[in-house]
This record gives sequence, C-alpha cells and structure tokens, in this order.
Amino acid sequence: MTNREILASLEKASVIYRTESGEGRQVWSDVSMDIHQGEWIVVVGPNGSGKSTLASVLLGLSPLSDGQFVHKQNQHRLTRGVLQIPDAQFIGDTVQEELDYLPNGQNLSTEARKEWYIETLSAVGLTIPIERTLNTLSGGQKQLLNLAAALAAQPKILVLDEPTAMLDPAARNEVRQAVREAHKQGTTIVWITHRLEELADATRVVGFGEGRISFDGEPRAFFYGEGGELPVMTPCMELGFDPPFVVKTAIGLLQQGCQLDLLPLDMEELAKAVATLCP
Ligand SMILES: Nc1ncnc2c1ncn2[C@@H]1O[C@H](COP(=O)(O)OP(=O)(O)OP(=O)(O)O)[C@@H](O)[C@H]1O
Repeated sequence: MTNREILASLEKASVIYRTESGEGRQVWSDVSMDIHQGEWIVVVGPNGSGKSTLASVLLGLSPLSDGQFVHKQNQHRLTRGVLQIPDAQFIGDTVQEELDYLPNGQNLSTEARKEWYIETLSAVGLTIPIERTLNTLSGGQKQLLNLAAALAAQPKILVLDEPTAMLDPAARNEVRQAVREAHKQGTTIVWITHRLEELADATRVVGFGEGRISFDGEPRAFFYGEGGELPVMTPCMELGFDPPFVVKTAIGLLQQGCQLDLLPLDMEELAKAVATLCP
C-alpha cells in the first residue's frame, strides 16, 4: 500500500472484554494492520463492530488478550486522541487545568502561556475563557477541548473516535480544518466515523465487521469495488452503508452505460466526470 515508515502494527490482535458477571466476551479477533507515517485512515463499520476498541487499543486503554501491538516509540508520545465520551478523558476541573497537564505549555512565561492557551483553543475554533469549569461546557465544547489538547500534544498518530458526533456543521468544519492542518504538518490520522462524507480526506479506509477487518484499501475501492466492473455489491454496501449521493449517482450513470474517466468521490469530481459526457 505504501513504503512509508511503519509507526505501529497490530499483529493478530484479539480483545476480550470481561462482563460484570466475570464472563469473557471476545469482541476482536485476528486484527492485523500496519499504520504508516502520513496516512489518513478512516475507520468505518456498523455499531458494535469494534471500531472504538481500535481507538482504545491504540491509546493504550485496552489490553490485548492475544496478538501484539508493536510500536517503536513510547506510547504516550506516539498516540493521543479524542474518545467518544469526552468526560472520560478529563483530568482537571477547569479548561486551564486541562491544558496545564500538557508538557508543551509548561516552560512558557506567564505572558507566553496566556497566548498559548488562546492559540491552542482557537486551533479548534474554541473561544471559551480558560477559567470555565469543565462541567459547565456543552458536550460539543468538551469534545473540541479534548481535540485541542490532543493536537497540542503533537502526537505522531492522532486517534479520533467520532470526533464530530456532537458538533454542529460549523464546528465540524473547524475540526476538519484543524485535523487537515495537523496532517499537513506530518501527523498520521486514524479517524473513526459513521459519516461517509468524512472519507473525503482519507488515503485509506479500514472497514470493521463483527470484530474483524473486512476491508482495508483505498476510498475508491471501498465505494466502487476493485474489479473494475459495474459495481453490484461494493465493500461499502457489504458493511451495510448506503453509499453517498455522489457515489450512487456515478453508479447510476455506469448502469446507464456511461463511461466515466474517473470514479468520483466528491461533488467536484462528479461534476468533472459528468462534464466529460457532455458534447
Ligand atoms: N468495556 C466493555 N465491556 C464489555 N463489552 C464491551 C466493552 N466495550 C465494548 N464492548 C463490546 O464490544 C463490541 C465492540 O464495541 P466497540 O465500541 O468497539 O464497537 P463500535 O464499532 O465502536 O460501536 P459504535 O459504532 O456503536 O460506537 C460491542 O459488542 C460492545 O458491546
């Protein structure tokens, strides 16, 4: 797929969660994947298929029951992220305390640190006073604060578990922009989502089905299949997802016998593909 440096690898990894009654419940089996420097991996799959377990494993929160998680770098420096339940990640009581736990601001003068708080928060579009207590923030603000802290820690791999789930369209856009910026600076992205439009930036799609990786490849192959034939059942459909409008339109055109130079992933590409059909 790529010859870039491997930052971390899962090798035949399994996870068993213990239920309250003490029984073991296997939720992951035989999961293998390499995460390469500079990738933007979007992880999709139905509810309960094991996507959040990937976030927990990468962030060092869920131990493996079998297999290995191999990484050269200290895990704390390697991965940072945003979990689905924002409160689970807070350490401090106020916004300021939350940011003070990060090593980055600790050696700054008082003046420079004030600037740093503002910069860190504004990277995700937050303008809240740093004195605010965390329990007075909305769910979306908490999610953004966690993202701000994760970005400020400058991890090698940024792990995002449905980071836009509680956000309005403007805040979703802020998140997308902030993550794009981090990716441009070299951060590797692992983005878990149910929103297929969030595949737009992906270099690779990993699809989970029932605790196993059922697809691992490029976004175009995810949406249109790999055979180069008229798609009937694609990896996207096999995972139970309704393809986005752009993909459905392109498949409809192919079914009508149109030859498309490019299988489009977004509206701009669809417009270009349709334009080539016009005399
Ligand atoms: N702490 C836990 N203890 C027991 N079972 C768990 C625990 N966390 C997750 N599970 C189970 O593991 C399976 C995979 O869960 P996971 O949260 O990884 O799925 P998911 O794909 O992220 O789901 P969703 O899209 O609903 O967030 C599910 O069946 C879930 O019920």
